[in-house]
This record gives sequence, C-alpha cells and structure tokens, in this order.
Amino acid sequence: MVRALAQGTFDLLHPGHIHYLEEAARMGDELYVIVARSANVTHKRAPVLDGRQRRDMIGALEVVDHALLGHESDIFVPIEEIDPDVIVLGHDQHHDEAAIERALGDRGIDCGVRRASPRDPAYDGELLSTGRIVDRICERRC
Ligand SMILES: Cc1cc2nc3c(=O)[nH]c(=O)nc-3n(C[C@H](O)[C@H](O)[C@H](O)COP(=O)(O)O)c2cc1C
Ligand SMILES: Nc1ncnc2c1ncn2[C@@H]1O[C@H](COP(=O)(O)OP(=O)(O)OP(=O)(O)O)[C@@H](O)[C@H]1O
Repeated sequence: MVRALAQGTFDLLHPGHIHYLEEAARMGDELYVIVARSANVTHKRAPVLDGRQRRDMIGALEVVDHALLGHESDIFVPIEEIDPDVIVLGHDQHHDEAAIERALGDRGIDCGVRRASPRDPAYDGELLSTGRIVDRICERRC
C-alpha cells in the first residue's frame, strides 16, 4: 500500500487544487492531505477560512482518504505519524525538495519527494488561484 502525502492552504477551492490532489492520489494507493494552520501561512495573505473548514472541505473530496490540520510548529511531526512513501509538492510550493529529503533522512524517514504539475486554464477566465478569486470578489462585490 503506497501512501502519498499532499499539503497546502486550500482556502477557497478551485480546479487547480483538484488537479494537484488527483495527481497526488495517482502517485499512491492512499492519499493523506495536511492542511496548513492559518498561523503558518505567512508567505501570502492570511486565509479567509478557518483551518477546520478548509480541512473539512478537502476531506470531503473523493480522491482524499484522510485530511488533517498540520502541526503548529514542526511540519515533521505529522509526517512521522503518517509515515508516507511519497510527499507530493505542489508545482509552485516554495519548499525545497532536496532540503526536505535531507530532513527526512536525518529523521530516519524513508520517503521520496516528487513535484506535481501545474494545471493551465481550461477556458478563458478559469480562475486557478485563491488569491485571484479573492481579488475577483473584491472587484465585483465590494
Ligand atoms: C511536507 C510538508 C509538510 C507540511 N506540514 C505542515 C504542518 O504540519 N503544519 C502546517 O501548518 N503547515 C505544514 N506545511 C506547510 C503548508 O502545508 C504549506 O506548504 C504552506 O504553509 C502554505 O503553502 P501553499 O502556498 O502551498 O498553500 C507542510 C508543508 C510540507 C511541504
Ligand atoms: N493551478 C494550479 N495547478 C496545479 N496545482 C495548483 C494550482 N493552484 C494551486 N495548486 C496547488 O494546490 C496546493 C495548495 O495551493 P494553495 O492553497 O497555495 O492555492 P493557491 O490557489 O495557489 O493560493 P494563492 O493564490 O493564495 O497563492 C499547492 O500545492 C499548489 O501548488
């Protein structure tokens, strides 16, 4: 049983998220997803939705077997508990593959790291970014 692990913020779901999770699910037999704690999303605007709501939406997707909120301070704690065979990084996630592989090795976790592909818009105007959806809401509703 190959266990794959995906992760992200997943605020306001869109087809880019579905593309990523479907691709991650194909890399294993079972898909775990770690949903980032709001306090740890510091590299962009803070999520609109509470972490529990983001986790519950991800957990309701058919391709996802287990969705959980991440750890508050150490990203390797849930990884040690889940014990995945492959960590699937999103195409634009800022994490460095080699650094994660080294940290996994240091902790004695035998797990590969792969990078997922991007989804391009399927039609004009398809919004594949939470940030762009928020901007659109502000333009049209504020
Ligand atoms: C392997 C891995 C494990 C992670 N585990 C956690 C975690 O336990 N808790 C957390 O808040 N964020 C965790 N993160 C970070 C977020 O999932 C995410 O990368 C970041 O905060 C938001 O990035 P995004 O722009 O990809 O959504 C992890 C990231 C990676 C790559
Ligand atoms: N268009 C896309 N194609 C493929 N993967 C995507 C796409 N958009 C997001 N993802 C992946 O989904 C995961 C969660 O993404 P995240 O929550 O950062 O969404 P986002 O729409 O990129 O957010 P933001 O617009 O605020 O940067 C990440 O691994 C990211 O690479």
